[in-house]
Amino acid sequence: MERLPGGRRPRLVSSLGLGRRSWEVTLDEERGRLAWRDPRPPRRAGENCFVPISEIISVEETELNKKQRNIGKWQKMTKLHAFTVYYVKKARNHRWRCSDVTFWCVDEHLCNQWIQALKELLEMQKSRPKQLLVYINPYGGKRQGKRIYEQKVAPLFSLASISTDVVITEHANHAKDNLFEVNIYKYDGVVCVGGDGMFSEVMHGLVGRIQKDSGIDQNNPKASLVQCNIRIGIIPAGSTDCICYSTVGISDPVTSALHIIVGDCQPLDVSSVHHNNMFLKYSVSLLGYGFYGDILKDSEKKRWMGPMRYDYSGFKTFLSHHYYEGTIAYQPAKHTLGSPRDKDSCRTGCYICKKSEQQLAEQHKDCGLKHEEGEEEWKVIKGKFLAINAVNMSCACPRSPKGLSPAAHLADGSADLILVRKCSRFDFLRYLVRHTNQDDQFDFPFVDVYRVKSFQFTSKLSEDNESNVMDIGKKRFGQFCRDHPACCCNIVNSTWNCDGETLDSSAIEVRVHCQLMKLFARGIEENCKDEAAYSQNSAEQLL
Ligand SMILES: Nc1ncnc2c1ncn2[C@@H]1O[C@H](COP(=O)(O)OP(=O)(O)OP(=O)(O)O)[C@@H](O)[C@H]1O
Ligand SMILES: CCCCCCCCCCCCC/C=C/[C@@H](O)[C@H](CO)NC(C)=O
Ligand SMILES: [Ca+2]
Repeated sequence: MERLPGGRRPRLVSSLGLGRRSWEVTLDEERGRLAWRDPRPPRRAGENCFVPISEIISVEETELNKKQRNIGKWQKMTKLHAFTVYYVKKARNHRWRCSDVTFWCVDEHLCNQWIQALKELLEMQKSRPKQLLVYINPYGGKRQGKRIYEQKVAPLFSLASISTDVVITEHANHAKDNLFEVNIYKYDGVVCVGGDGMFSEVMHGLVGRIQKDSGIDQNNPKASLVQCNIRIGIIPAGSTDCICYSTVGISDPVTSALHIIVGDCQPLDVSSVHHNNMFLKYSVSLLGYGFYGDILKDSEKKRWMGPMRYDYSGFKTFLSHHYYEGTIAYQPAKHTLGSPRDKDSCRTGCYICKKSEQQLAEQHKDCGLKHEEGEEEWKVIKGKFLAINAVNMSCACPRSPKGLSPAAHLADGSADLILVRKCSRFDFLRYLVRHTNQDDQFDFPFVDVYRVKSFQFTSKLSEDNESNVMDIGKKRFGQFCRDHPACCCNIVNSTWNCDGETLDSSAIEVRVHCQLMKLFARGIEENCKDEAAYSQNSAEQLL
């Protein structure tokens, strides 16, 4: 379509057949949408429909089948030309489906004009991936990864003309190691089919590779890491699928495939975890010590149980009611606008995350003037904890639809540090139950939550036995030990659950890297009334 005088974007308007009737179909580039409306008087007309061009998956010339051809007596004599538009149909609870509508006309030239105009507009959607590298963990979750990909995802990728290189992993770390070897730069994105653990592996491969190629030493806890612009797509096929659920709003392979196809982009905060100047892991969802660390440790022995292992180990861990003594030092996240007790959650286009993005861009501009983190204020807390959870995002998942910290942000450069102090079993149960209902899980005297940009933890046991985490920690923690010499603490350490992987060290140093990576997602969309307007009146209902 050519530009109109005055730079206005053109409209293509035609009367096209849809089912048995003629509809007024408009391709409105200005408003970025394809719309079709029944031109009959309002009382007799069907409802109007529209699809944003950004949510059209593909357009194809179509041969009308026998049923579709039986659309009117006179048309039987004439050759009909048709095209089908495949588009995203939004259903309830953030679920997306691929729907289609077929338009016909007798004029071959008009039909081709429509196909060409739509294809040109799709070509202009520059954020859409053309080539993807896919890793499938055949053993994640209920071991359905390969079937899910082949039956639900691959046909959609092919419909959208996305070419793929597929690797079915043969062992743990296969995907991660592979990402250090292949030419990642020829891909528009990497897709992982599996759970949080599989995502973590792919993220480590990709983020690690970018640091290596940029000459960044990951072992330096103070290093400014280089942002990874190759997006990761998650096709959920794991046990918890918390990262997918927290960034899309549902754990559903078809929905995730469609977010990849339309080229969504959601930046994500990533925490680096170090011990004694040695890089341990990155975390994007949960870093949990105590309750969640113990669940993970126990559940790893029961992998054969599949996703049920978390319920079994969760119940066992709850009954054991272990608490752990240690010291936490954290730097509050003063740069962010939000607080963990906010009523509003992070949603698509979140202004708090946008603000952090602007701050990050400014920091990159004048990196020389950046504040030294060591100079900023540290707060220290010592105590006996049932759980210490640091979350970079809400950690919503099917088990806990609002998550461990409902107001946490995906891309604000901070984590919510949740400290659950020693309390009775009954109180801890009340706390856990609030993860599953609308009540405020932070409204307990034994629960504290802080928005932080970095923190350190050392257990009482390692304070006593090991050399300390780092010099700054040595001074701070040492001071507390002298102040409170003897206390009756639990004598064993827990382990850290880092996005579903156990860490070897209990003494850790954690730093949040604002928007270090990007996902094929758009955050959780607000449930808006408009949503139903174009989704529920899909053309097939009218045929
Ligand atoms: N072929 C393989 N054989 C064994 N382990 C694998 C293989 N491929 C990947 N893995 C490892 O399996 C671990 C768990 O996988 P994944 O996250 O997909 O499933 P899950 O643990 O059931 O789900 P979730 O992490 O959501 O709880 C990952 O950490 C990954 O490193
Ligand atoms: C008696 C009612 C108890 C209900 C407790 C519900 C709380 C569930 C919250 C789960 C949040 C999980 C956060 C995500 C962690 C993942 O990184 C990890 C790997 O998939 N999963 C687990 C379970 O550690
Ligand atoms: Ca965050």
